[in-house]
Amino acid sequence: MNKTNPIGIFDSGVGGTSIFKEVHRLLPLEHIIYLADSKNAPYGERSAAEIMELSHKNTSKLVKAGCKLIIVACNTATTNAITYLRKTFDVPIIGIEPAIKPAALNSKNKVIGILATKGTLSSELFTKTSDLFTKNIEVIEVVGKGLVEAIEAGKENDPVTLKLLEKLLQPMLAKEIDYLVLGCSHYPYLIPQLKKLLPKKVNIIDSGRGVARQTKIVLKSLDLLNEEPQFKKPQFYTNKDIKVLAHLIEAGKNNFNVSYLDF
Ligand SMILES: N[C@H](CCC(=O)O)C(=O)O
Repeated sequence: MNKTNPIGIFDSGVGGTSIFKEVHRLLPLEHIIYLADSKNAPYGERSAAEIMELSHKNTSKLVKAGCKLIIVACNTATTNAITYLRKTFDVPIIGIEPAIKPAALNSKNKVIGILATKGTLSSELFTKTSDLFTKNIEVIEVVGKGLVEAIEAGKENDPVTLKLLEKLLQPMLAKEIDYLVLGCSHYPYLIPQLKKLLPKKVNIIDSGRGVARQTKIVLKSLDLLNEEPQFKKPQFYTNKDIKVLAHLIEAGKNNFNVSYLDF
């Protein structure tokens, strides 16, 4: 494998672009190929077998494109399929999981909230991690049903989305959480709306920076970190609508390539 080969990132749709941004910020010399499987979103309502099959399809595409490392920028795909992917593909694979550990360690109230998909919250991997770090912590888990669809449709500011968000936060507000963990890579696109609905003392955390840091560590350890000037623009492929994706990454302003691909 060559240092100049690309990093491959996939998500069930546009949400993983929140992870892409952190990786691109930390590793600007790396060429990145991003797959948005928006046609099959949301993954969070699918069975573990379906999530594995879709994750296999995406990883396979990126491996065939010569990617030197794959980032599963989807909590649902990571918690349901990463063990299988690592067994199946001979390429380093980095996943994303809800940042429960820092929230549990820093919570003063000892009450934290986790907003994630049904697929993530019901996975074995999530339950294991959560049990490990939340011994003396009350965890309020809420399935963000409908939020991925809203972001995929570019409706973050729609009154229906805001009402839904308000309803989903109710159980967490009632228990006075002081940390809200965003356990889905789509949700960082709702941070401005969440800030308006939550008291100031509530810290909102996601896993984007951690994934970027981990990517750098792994590439360095394998001597695969690119140090040459990079002239290739990040390439995004979607199998649905390019508009929302292009808007979220400000494609025009950033000079990123966004194309339609049937995958
Ligand atoms: N971005 C995915 C969304 C899952 C879905 O499509 O439901 C995640 O992090 O979980």
